[in-house]
Amino acid sequence: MKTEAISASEMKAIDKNAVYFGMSPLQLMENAGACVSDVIFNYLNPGGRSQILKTADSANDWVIFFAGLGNNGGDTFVAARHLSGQDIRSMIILLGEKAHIKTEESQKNYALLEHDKNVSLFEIRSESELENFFLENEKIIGSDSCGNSRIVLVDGIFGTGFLGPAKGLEKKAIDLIHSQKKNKNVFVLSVDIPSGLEPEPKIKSARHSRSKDSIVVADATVTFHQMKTFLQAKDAAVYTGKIFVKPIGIPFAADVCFGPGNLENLYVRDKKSHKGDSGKVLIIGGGPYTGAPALAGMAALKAGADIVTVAVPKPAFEAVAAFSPNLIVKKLSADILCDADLPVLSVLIAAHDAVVIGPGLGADPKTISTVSKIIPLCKKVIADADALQPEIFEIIQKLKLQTKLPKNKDPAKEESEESKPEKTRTEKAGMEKTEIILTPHRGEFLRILKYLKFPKAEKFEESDLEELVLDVCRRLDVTLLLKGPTDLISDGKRIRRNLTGNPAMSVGGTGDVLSGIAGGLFTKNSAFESAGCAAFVCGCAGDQAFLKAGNSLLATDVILEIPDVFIQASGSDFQQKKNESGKNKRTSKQNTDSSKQNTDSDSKDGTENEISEESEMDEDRQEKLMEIMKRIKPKSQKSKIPPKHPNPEKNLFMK
Ligand SMILES: NC(=O)C1=CN([C@@H]2O[C@H](COP(=O)(O)OP(=O)(O)OC[C@H]3O[C@@H](n4cnc5c(N)ncnc54)[C@H](O)[C@@H]3O)[C@@H](O)[C@H]2O)[C@@H](O)CC1
Ligand SMILES: [K+]
Repeated sequence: MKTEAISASEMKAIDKNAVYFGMSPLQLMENAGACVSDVIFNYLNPGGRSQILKTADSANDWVIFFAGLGNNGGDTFVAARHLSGQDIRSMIILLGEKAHIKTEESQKNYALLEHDKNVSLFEIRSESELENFFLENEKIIGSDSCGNSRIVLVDGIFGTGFLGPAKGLEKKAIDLIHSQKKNKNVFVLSVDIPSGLEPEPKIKSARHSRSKDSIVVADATVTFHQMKTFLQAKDAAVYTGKIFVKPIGIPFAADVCFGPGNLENLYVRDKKSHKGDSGKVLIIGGGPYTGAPALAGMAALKAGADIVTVAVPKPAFEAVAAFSPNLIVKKLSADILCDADLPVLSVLIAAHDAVVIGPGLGADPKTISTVSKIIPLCKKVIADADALQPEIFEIIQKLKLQTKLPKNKDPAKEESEESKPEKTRTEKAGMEKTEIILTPHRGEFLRILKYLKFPKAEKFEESDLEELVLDVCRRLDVTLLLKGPTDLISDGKRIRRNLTGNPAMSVGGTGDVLSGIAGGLFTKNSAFESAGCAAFVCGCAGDQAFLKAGNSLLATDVILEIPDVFIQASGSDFQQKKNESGKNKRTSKQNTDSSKQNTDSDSKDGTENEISEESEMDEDRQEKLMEIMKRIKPKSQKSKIPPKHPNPEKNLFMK
């Protein structure tokens, strides 16, 4: 079990990624509901399965599920079915009509209960109906009538989809749960989160200001997959009771890789937003090359930026300006980027949210020296391609030390070199940090390792790669996107991978597309999310482009696919499809191996090839995952403490 806690939106991303990697939402709900039923079963049978004692009183035990219309309610339908299979009877109090159950999987699970002799279903439409229902069923639910039999009240009213406050029928249900708490035979179990507790309140103080009586006060909460930060918050303990974290079979890849779920946590445009509010990107590139900055600029626009300005040395101006009327193009003063451009660029940098520097710049020493002066001026900067030089790593390291100075010190006063042309942004703005993303390929990464004098810089084991990436991020205080067949993304605290993309993307220009997408996202999102989501989107766009172009794929083809990737990822059925990937592979073979196909009389209809190639593609993905698994050091296993009691729920349930 993982020990670190995650936020509600991180959990939502993992859930969606699980579906992308092949799990169905129905499976996830089944596993979640089964966990809930296990906790209830263990409460009712503390001796474990081998010692189920059906006494006269235990025959009167009841499990009462309060179910909302979302998936949290869906979990309770599954739990009721599992308990029924063990002859534990329950009633479902559905807060609304079954026709209004919100999701397909929840509806399916409700329908499965309709002929279950151990489960009584009640659709409750109003507060007064709920009150009457309680009065009518007082013998079962009423506090004074339980004798020694036990009542488990299960709170499946709201889960992570809740936005407070609770009102009306749901609030009434919470009140009724509270009214039963005084009965010592009543045990309240919340599913995923005590209902009424907002996992991510829009106003941070909301949770504290909300009165206690609109949140379920549970004896225990069963949450799924991993501990949640909002359940660990100081003010939450009073509501959660004991927390059980139960695995629901999230696949390995969903946990360790970027996927469409991560895109859901990116910045969403405000309905009232004006031009520029959704991000302004400045691309500084070109000179010796003309295509790279144009590609990065177009990719930044397709990734959602409102405004993209491309600042290029003279020789690249006309080509970039002619590339697309969507780009604003600024002509710099010379044939290459140089110090004379600093005054103009510092104004441009201040007017943009994020800067991408490097594509097509060339590595002239004058240019690199200017880049080293530009980086400290930026709020957010992505250094790519030619900008990945030792002089730049040095300035990044200096920036790290600078931001470590105490906040009340004014570094500008301590600066002795009066001749310095531009004050760094850090100096101007107090100690605000420059956020940096580096996007090296393997060769550029080795350059960083050498600069940092890593003992293993010349030759390292593949199994050490992830630790090296984490270490580089910590030493330079940057976010790193190490490009490769499997991309590695780290901010020094965490590391995730990206599996999308294909070998045809080794064509020139795709790196510029990637840094452009990252630039577009970085304007409004964290460095880590921007880098990881950019890698995922770029790879998916490349995979889609490959379906059409095979090995004739161009960087411009990848750009054209970016919008479709965002649209598909926002749907619920975006899956990594084996068949489509299989087609990828076939197209690749057709392009590279057509002569062999023409003479191969055995595979007349191609069926044989199809099957083997699909499984081959599957193997590709499996191989990447195996590599990742080998690299991940099983920390959690080492620190695993054996449970004190084989049935830990037992101790808790003794009131
Ligand atoms: N794939 C997944 O996402 C999984 C989700 N699971 C369960 O699903 C839950 C999340 O499901 P949902 O996203 O459907 O969210 P909820 O089950 O929390 O339902 C929220 C519903 O209530 C409505 N609502 C929100 N705030 C309200 C308010 N103040 N007053 C009245 N109505 C309000 C929303 O419109 C939404 O329809 C999790 O907590 C967990 O229990 C599990 O089944 C495991 C897998
Ligand atoms: K709940």
